[in-house]
Amino acid sequence: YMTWSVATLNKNVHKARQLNVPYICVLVDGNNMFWAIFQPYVWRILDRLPFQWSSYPDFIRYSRRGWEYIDGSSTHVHLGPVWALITPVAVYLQFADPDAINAIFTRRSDFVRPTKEYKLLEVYGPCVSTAGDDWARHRRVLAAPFNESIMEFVWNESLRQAGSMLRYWSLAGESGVPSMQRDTRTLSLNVLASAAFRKSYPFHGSNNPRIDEASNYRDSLQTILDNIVPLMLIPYRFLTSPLIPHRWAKVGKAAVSFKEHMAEMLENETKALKDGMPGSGGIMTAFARALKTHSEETNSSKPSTRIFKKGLSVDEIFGDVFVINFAGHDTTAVTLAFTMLLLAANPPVQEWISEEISAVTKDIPTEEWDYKSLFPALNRTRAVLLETLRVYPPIMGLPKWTSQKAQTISVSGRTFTIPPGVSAVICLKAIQSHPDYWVDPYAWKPSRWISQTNSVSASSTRVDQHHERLLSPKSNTYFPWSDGPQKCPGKKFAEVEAVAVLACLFRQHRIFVKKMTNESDEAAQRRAIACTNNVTLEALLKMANADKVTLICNQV
Ligand code: HEM
Repeated sequence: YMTWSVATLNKNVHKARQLNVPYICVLVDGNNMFWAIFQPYVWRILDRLPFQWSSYPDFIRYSRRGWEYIDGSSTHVHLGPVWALITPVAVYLQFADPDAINAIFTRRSDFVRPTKEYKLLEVYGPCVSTAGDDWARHRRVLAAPFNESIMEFVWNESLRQAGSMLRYWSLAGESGVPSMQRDTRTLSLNVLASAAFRKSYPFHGSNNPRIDEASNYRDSLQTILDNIVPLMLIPYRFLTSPLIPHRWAKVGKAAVSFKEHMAEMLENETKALKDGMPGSGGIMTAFARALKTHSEETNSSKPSTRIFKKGLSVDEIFGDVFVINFAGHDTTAVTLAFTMLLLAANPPVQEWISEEISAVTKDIPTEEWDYKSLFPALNRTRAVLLETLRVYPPIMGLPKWTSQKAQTISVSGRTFTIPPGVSAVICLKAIQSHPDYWVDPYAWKPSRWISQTNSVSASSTRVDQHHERLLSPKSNTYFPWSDGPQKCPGKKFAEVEAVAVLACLFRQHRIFVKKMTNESDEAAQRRAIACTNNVTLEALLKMANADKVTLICNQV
């Protein structure tokens, strides 16, 4: 294995030298399954030694999963807008140049998604992430339900869920919220599950989760997402065998039950459409329409080559429904969790958004908050989300590759010809924290997103809605939701949800870090910030120990 590694590493170094870019070598590829499992233990030991990550040799530093977060933009500042990370398996060109990134996003058929790396997402069937050449057919159907009608539903449902979470947090009193991270996950899952067919689910706080793995669509989905890694590795039908230990059998049962719930919902929606009714208007309605088109095509006498050109099959619908849930759940939940700790550590920012929320919502009761007029006016609140995603993007790098043909690309005036089969990684975290494009790039400062059209400064607490605008960052320097044709279809969904939750929470309440014995306010806030910087990269960037910091929620 070592001989093979050294030989292939050498071959890849040769490839990178021809490209004439700076490079860094590591001895194990990040996608190596064995290393992916063992490296957290190795780093747990190395972290106890009195050395910083930055003081290790390159081949150790860059083999840490999630190195992108600790590194930020420093390797790009040091080596330039493009450099190569070389492993025995591949050459990964790392891009943090606005024009090059824009070119990679827009030239979708030149720089393609490595669908093999996404194969694990096919828990229920072929899906948008693995569709390759057939991606546009999936995307057309999948993007259809993300319209303004569903956004209004998401707004109302998020307010409802946030109201329940707030009551639960307030009741916790001075003993603090048992698990803020679990609660933000529950909230985000409830909103997502309810959007499938516009059915609300009750919010249960973390000390009383009341999950019945298979009883309904929402609970089976939660069990699946909580056990997603084994479900991606082992087909769920193997987990239902009588010989499987009880803990795993429960997961298998939830996976089967989730499929049954999807089938039932799809059937109900299809029947409603057949009867000339509009259906629930949720995400599933769009899929029922796609199934109808698909069955009409498959039943038609058209040549078989045209059969799968439109609509989606039942398995593809199940595959895509699963991907929407997988892609939409933790991304929003982890972002909300980071936001809560950052706000708790920054009381002046809580005051700043609260001023805006009061000015915009006046004395209208929360149940009557109108999506169309209020959401666009909550600029400071949205700035908090945008800034959290700038510093803590859940997805730090987007992999693309050159597939069968060589591609040319221009980076800061130099033209590179990238051979076939080379990976081109869009470094979101690096470009979003690059000092050439962001002032004080590592600081979390939501006010940087607000521009004033009069003389009042952005940090002023005076809200003059007519003079505050959300600032657009320098072009092609901010992509937490990706960009180009394959950008996230759930961007507005996540924005509406997060803004509704923050507005509901901070209108009359504030959150604080629960202090330890003899700890000062400042020390407690520093502890919360340290917690947001102690991250792990599983599928997404997450806090390693979010629940080590307890939050207290008080009405003001
Ligand atoms: C803060 C929240 C979110 C972030 C940061 C985020 C980020 C992203 C990114 C970076 C991608 C591109 C992935 C790639 O090309 O490999 C993506 C794709 C996707 N996202 Fe999101 N997302 C968020 C919320 C959501 C929500 C709420 C939903 C659905 C309700 C959703 C559904 C999807 C889907 C279905 C795709 C695949 C699109 C395709 O392949 O055409 N996302 N997201």
